[in-house]
Amino acid sequence: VVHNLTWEISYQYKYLDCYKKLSVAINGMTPGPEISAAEGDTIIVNVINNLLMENVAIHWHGIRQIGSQWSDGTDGVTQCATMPGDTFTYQFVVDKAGTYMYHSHYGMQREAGLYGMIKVSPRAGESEPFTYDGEHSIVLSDWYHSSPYEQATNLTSIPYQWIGEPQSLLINGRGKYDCANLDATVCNATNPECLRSNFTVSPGLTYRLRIASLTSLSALSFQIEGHNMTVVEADGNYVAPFATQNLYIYSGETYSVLITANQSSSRNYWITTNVVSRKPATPVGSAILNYIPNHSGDDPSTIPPPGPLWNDTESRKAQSASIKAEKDHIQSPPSTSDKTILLLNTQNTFQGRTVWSLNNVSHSLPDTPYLIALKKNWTDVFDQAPAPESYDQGYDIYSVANNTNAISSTSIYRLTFNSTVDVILQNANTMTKNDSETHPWHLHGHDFWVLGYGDDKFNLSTDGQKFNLVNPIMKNTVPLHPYGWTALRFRADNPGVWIFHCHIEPHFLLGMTVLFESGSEMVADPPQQNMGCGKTKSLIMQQPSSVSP
Ligand SMILES: O=C1O[C@H]([C@@H](O)CO)C(O)=C1O
Repeated sequence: VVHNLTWEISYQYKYLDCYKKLSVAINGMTPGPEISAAEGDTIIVNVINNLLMENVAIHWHGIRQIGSQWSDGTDGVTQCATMPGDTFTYQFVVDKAGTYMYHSHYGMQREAGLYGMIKVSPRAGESEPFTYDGEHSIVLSDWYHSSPYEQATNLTSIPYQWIGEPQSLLINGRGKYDCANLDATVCNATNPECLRSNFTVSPGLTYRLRIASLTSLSALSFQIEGHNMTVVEADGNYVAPFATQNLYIYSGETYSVLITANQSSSRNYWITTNVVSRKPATPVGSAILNYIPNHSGDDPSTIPPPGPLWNDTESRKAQSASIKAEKDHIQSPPSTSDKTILLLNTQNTFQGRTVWSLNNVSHSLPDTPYLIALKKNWTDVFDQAPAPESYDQGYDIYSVANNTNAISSTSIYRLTFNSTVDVILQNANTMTKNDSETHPWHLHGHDFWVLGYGDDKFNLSTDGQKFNLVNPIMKNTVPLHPYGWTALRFRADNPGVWIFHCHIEPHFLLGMTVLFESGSEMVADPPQQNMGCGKTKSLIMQQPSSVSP
């Protein structure tokens, strides 16, 4: 089956949290339309950029793009962003059942509202390791009243100006900012656009909730008053089921949970989401679990569940560690790896600016997309010296970052095609005393095995012995917890060049990115629609069709 979609991208005034703000919409909607398909289907999306003054690129998060590398949608890596008035056609196969998402991958544009969910059901005749009577999709995001332009300018200025905490948390694009003392033309508490989202259930039935986090910054907890959730899927992979009252979800992750509507049907129940891992300054986000026959807009008279304490780091780490592969869907990892890359995550100063670095390298994207440069053997596009695979083992992860002399580089990691690579993400103190943050790391083009998490500094000889090689979950996004490490293994079996980055928008902007290349010579030549920036302009000039008379 081929799904042929046409999406017009434009700015719209929205009252997503009752406060009037421009959002980037798809066919008028934020979040954009859900893509619903079956395993093996082809998705074609014609993206028309009607933004007037701004480029666009859309990434299909969790879709590996096997054989369709040019559709990964990553500005500076697989394409030049699409200019106003132009159309870019993405085409790819959804080859694995599960819950995925799409979003802008151009600067910090995602946080302006360009995102949505991708839902892939199994092939006809194939079943999943759980059953349910109905399903709902839930897109979680955070919302700022300042624009990505103001934020990016502040973040790159001297002195550094941090973006702060979001104004609201949105559930399917709806939140509630406190409009008291604001003019109704600016903030309108009764605008229908900011009515709470509601999810209807029939008493006694079981529902699958597909939950995606597309936050710019916030790590979240998600809970439903009076109902336990059973986690069954993560990032398109089946999870050995476990029950929880609150689901921790980091930006870039998706989960499916099962809930049974087994409470009294005399009323509705609260659904809430709250900020964890950073000291919150954002009100709890809320929606309604609507039990038939109650009215969907009836707020429960109870107090919404407050969620766990923001600084209960131990329970977050425990939940991460409890996510394992479902017993009949274990894909065993290779028992050894060919290479181990240690990545020390630090906040640094570079030329007076505050940046984020990996092994002291703060990454910047070149003007010409990597994949085109690699195909054309252009060696002047990015730094050809290999990116560093390790860091000074004497580094004290508990002290305020003293390595203030990070470098800025476009360098990449070149991996042997089909080799097995371990990546050990190592957290450390930021430039603030007693502060280490949570970073959700997302890999394009692959799923990886999550081999383990630990506290303190990773020790290859002792911690490496404790890797879970029996039933590790595969994911595409994983948290790195404060002062800890996270170990991943992946096979470099997808030809191309793939970005691996912190999914927090400001951290991505400030250099928290690396690139993995392998087998890029096997990728087909770049389509003309991916060109138009940097050195690729010279290629377009060579095409007879674009030579003017
Ligand atoms: O990148 C960041 O900068 C601030 C803080 O470290 C300095 O203001 C913060 O909380 C981040 O996540």
